[in-house]
Amino acid sequence: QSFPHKRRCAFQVPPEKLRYRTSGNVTGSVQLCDNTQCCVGYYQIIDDRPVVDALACDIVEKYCPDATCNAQMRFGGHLIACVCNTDFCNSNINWNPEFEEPQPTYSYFVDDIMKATAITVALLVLCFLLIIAAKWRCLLKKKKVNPPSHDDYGVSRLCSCQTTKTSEIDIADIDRQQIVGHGYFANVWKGKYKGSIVAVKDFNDGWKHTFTAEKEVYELPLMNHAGIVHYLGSGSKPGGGGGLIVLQFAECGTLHSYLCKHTTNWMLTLKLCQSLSQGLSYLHSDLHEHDLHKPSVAHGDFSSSNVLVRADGTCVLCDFGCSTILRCCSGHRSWRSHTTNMEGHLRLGTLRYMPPEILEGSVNLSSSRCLMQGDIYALGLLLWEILMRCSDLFDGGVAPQHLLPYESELGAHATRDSLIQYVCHLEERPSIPKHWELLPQGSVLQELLTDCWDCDADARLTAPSVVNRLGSLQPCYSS
Ligand SMILES: Nc1ncnc2c1ncn2[C@@H]1O[C@H](COP(=O)(O)OP(=O)(O)OP(=O)(O)O)[C@@H](O)[C@H]1O
Repeated sequence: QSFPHKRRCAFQVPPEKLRYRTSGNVTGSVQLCDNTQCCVGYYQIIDDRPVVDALACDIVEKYCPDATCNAQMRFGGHLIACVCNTDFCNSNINWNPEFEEPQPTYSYFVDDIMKATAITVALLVLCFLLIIAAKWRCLLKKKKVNPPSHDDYGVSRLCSCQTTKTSEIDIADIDRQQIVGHGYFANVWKGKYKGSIVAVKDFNDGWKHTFTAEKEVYELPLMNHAGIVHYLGSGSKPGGGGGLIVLQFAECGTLHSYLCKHTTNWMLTLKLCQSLSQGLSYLHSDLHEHDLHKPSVAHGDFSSSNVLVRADGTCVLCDFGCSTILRCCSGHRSWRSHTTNMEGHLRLGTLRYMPPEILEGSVNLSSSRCLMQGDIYALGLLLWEILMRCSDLFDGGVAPQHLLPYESELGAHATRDSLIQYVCHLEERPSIPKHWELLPQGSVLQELLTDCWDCDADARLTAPSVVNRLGSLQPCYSS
């Protein structure tokens, strides 16, 4: 986007907020904005007066209709922010001590969500048309070619828009025993199916689209992998509401509940971390094997509640209701969109695990790359959760109790505003114990975490490189 003239904003940021330098050329206390007409100001409230915390061009173009900088956002009572659209307008904030409303974060977000929803709808329609067209082509081909031959259409290749096969299960064959989990969309039962102990995910009525979206991921070709929960099939419920997904039963429950109950030694810690990152790496991979194609998938809601632990101490990924499939349909690249919730909003994952760029709403959610980078940020938080329960990494072998990321700093119910302030503005991350620097493999771990949760999404590691780094760690721990 080009602007008639470049916006000039007052510039004053503490050294640790380097990323504001990237939003334009800085000369002394003036910044010439590269991509925006909006200046932003952050002020701390000290003794009831606003004191400059950071002034700069906004990092991304936002809606900034005001000529003067009116306090709009308030984070945790101490920090206020404003955006405005005239030169140097951010150097003074209009602030009324009575001001209370933290709405603009919400309105920016809603604005972004509305844009993203419009894009999503357009993509959905496009994808739908492409799928119909491709299916017709496949059907016509099948009719023409009998028996299948190596023809011009694809050398008896699986049509890349299709899943391997649908594994329809007769729900009468499932013997449910007890409920083991209540999710937002489904209740999960422990049960028996054809002699095996299984988990039965029973989607509540009204969530058929979430059921379909998740089933679609499980039924992609080549989805069988040790790091992804094994899918046995799915069934329809009488009346057409919801549906059932039958999965391998993970004996130790979610990673979150496992870490609440257990500390681990170094060997087990490494096993959890490696299997976790191998699972994500596989999910992200785009694979062609024989005639099959597994497209890349971004998880979209990667958290310790969406990872299960098996009896052998390995992690498996589950809950793909928020996932995005990046795939090729008849030569066209297309993305399956996020599922939407009841209000028609995008389902964007768990707040606490959202990367800064998604919290702030500053990225294009239809970009698969950005969704994968979001998964890596969350992977960093998950690795931190696992490492913080490793008794070999703490004095006297006593690891602290399990805490969710940012739980000690922002509490058990961190709000979007508090996360935006802490994660995006203050650029804070879960604290890594200082003494790890002195441990034999401590600095590698420290670097691994910081390279996963980097503020700059492009600077984050990829999942295969996380696997490699973990692979270079010694399996035996010596302090
Ligand atoms: N394969 C499994 N083996 C054992 N327990 C499972 C299994 N799958 C799910 N669970 C349990 O059921 C809970 C809910 O499952 P899941 O996260 O898939 O449901 P959901 O409705 O999509 O949840 P969310 O609210 O996180 O979106 C999990 O937290 C876990 O305790």
